[in-house]
This record gives sequence, C-alpha cells and structure tokens, in this order.
Amino acid sequence: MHLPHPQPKTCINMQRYATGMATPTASPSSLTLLLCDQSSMAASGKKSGEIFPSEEAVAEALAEYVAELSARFLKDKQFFTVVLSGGTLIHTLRKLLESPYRDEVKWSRWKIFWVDERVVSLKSQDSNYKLAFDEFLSKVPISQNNIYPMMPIDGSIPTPEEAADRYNGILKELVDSKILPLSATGYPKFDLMLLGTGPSGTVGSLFPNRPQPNTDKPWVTFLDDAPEKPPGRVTLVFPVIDSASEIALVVTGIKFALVVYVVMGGHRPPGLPKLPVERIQSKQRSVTRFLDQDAAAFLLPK
Ligand SMILES: O=C1O[C@H](COP(=O)(O)O)[C@@H](O)[C@H](O)[C@H]1O
Repeated sequence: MHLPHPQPKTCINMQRYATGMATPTASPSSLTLLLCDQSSMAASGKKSGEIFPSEEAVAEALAEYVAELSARFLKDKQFFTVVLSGGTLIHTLRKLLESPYRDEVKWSRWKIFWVDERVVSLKSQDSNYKLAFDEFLSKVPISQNNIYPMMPIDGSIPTPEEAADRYNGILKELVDSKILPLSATGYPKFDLMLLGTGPSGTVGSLFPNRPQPNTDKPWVTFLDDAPEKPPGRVTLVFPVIDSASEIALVVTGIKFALVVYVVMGGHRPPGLPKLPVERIQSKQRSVTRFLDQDAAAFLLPK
C-alpha cells in the first residue's frame, strides 16, 4: 500500500466531515482540505475543524462537546445516556474532571453504559469498566445505580454468551421502563456513543474479519476468539451503535494514522473489506470526529 509521507508542519481543516457533508467513501480529491500553519493553530489554542494540533487540544474540545450535549439533552429528558468505550478514549475524557465542567455538568442525571467489555472480572486490569471507573467515574458524582457495567458487579465471570444475554436483559428492562427509547428500527437509542478505534479499524469489540460486525440481533453479542487479548468479548451490535443520537469518534496517536487515512476516504488496499469503524457514518446524524495531528498524519491534500 502506497501512502504519502506525513508532513508534521501542516494541519488540515476538514470542516465538511464535522458537519457530516462528506462521507467516508468520498475520494480525497472531492474533499475540501484547507491547509493551515501548525504554529498559528497551536498559538491560537483553538480547535480548527476536527483535526486538533495536539491530544491535549482534543481532550479540551471533547470536554466542551460532551458538556454541551449533556446540557442540551437534559433540557428535555430526565437522563443523559452515555456509552463509553475502553482504550485511550478514557484518558482523553480527563478535562471533564476539571473546571468548569466538574461543577457545571449535572452528573447525577447521567447514565453510563459500555459499547464493549472484555470478559474478565471487573477488578481485572483488562476491564474496560475498571479503566473508566478508576480514571473517570470514581472522580465525578455519578451514583453507582446509574452505572451499568457489562460484567456482573459481584465479581463473577460468566461465559461471553451469558454476559451478552445478561446485558441484553438489562437493556430490555431499561427500554420497558422507558428510560431508554427505541429507535425507529427497534434498537435502544442512547444519547451519546463515545467511540475509539483500534489500529485495525475495530469499533467496540466489532473486529474486521469476524461475523459480529454483520450481526443485528440480539442487541448485545459476544465473541470468544477476539484477535486481540483477552479473547472473550461482549459488544453492542452495529445497529445499536448506529441508533445513537450522537456519535463521537475520538482518535489520537500516530498508530492510528493508517486507519484514519482509509476511513477518511484515502486509497484503500485492493480487497480490503469495509472496516467496522467506516460503518458508523449515518444519514440520520453526523459523526463528530476528534482527531489529533498524529492520527491525521496521512491526510494530506492531493
Ligand atoms: O480493546 C479495545 O480497544 C478499543 C480501542 O482502544 P484504543 O486503546 O486503541 O483506543 C476500544 O475502543 C475498545 O473499547 C476496547 O475494548
């Protein structure tokens, strides 16, 4: 696969993606790429489109975005339902723990879910819940009653299939009690889905070259042969992810540059099937992308 060399001195404003006007399958030549000078962007400290000069700037913009959504959704409904991923995303949420967000956000009205989990004890270093709890949830006043881990809180470790059944049941109860609405296509509709991706284009635990990305029921599925450790995973199916009112895709770091390039419409190796992360664009709502310059290193104008 031939890729352009990164040019660290340039940055790119791809506002069209932020507004959902472009699709991931558009060719680079059809996109509006505005080059700007990295030093002026860094000096202004402001976000420019969706590619930010640093991971720190991504974290700041993400906090502003999430806090604004929380306020907007809570004007009309009792709870703000947020679905977390694991991985680097959790660290990037850190600015929400600082002023002004820490005091302004109505944390007691958040309900927290996960897009995926590793089938391990909640105390394991591999647990997405533990990561989120230690780094984020334990530092804000969200009641434990409003946190819905994908693994049992009693520390038991079910099989991946049992864990998926259990979470399906939890989501069903929340739908039945009208806390989670159903989308027009019959899937639970969360307010905000916070996604990362792996270098291979995963979303949650929907891995390329596995059947789960094409599964549409039940709402939560599982695998016991994930290509990355640990092998047991529970994950929301794609239509549940796609039904969320808002989706943020947060990608920082050079190891994601290739997958970002492909997702944003760059040249793709012949025969490469559509990656799970490429499927989250929807006509119903935009995907808000938060990329740092490292993740966007291959996105160069033609
Ligand atoms: O295993 C997982 O990895 C992905 C990506 O994590 P990152 O460290 O590359 O950002 C994460 O989104 C997912 O929730 C997690 O289970």
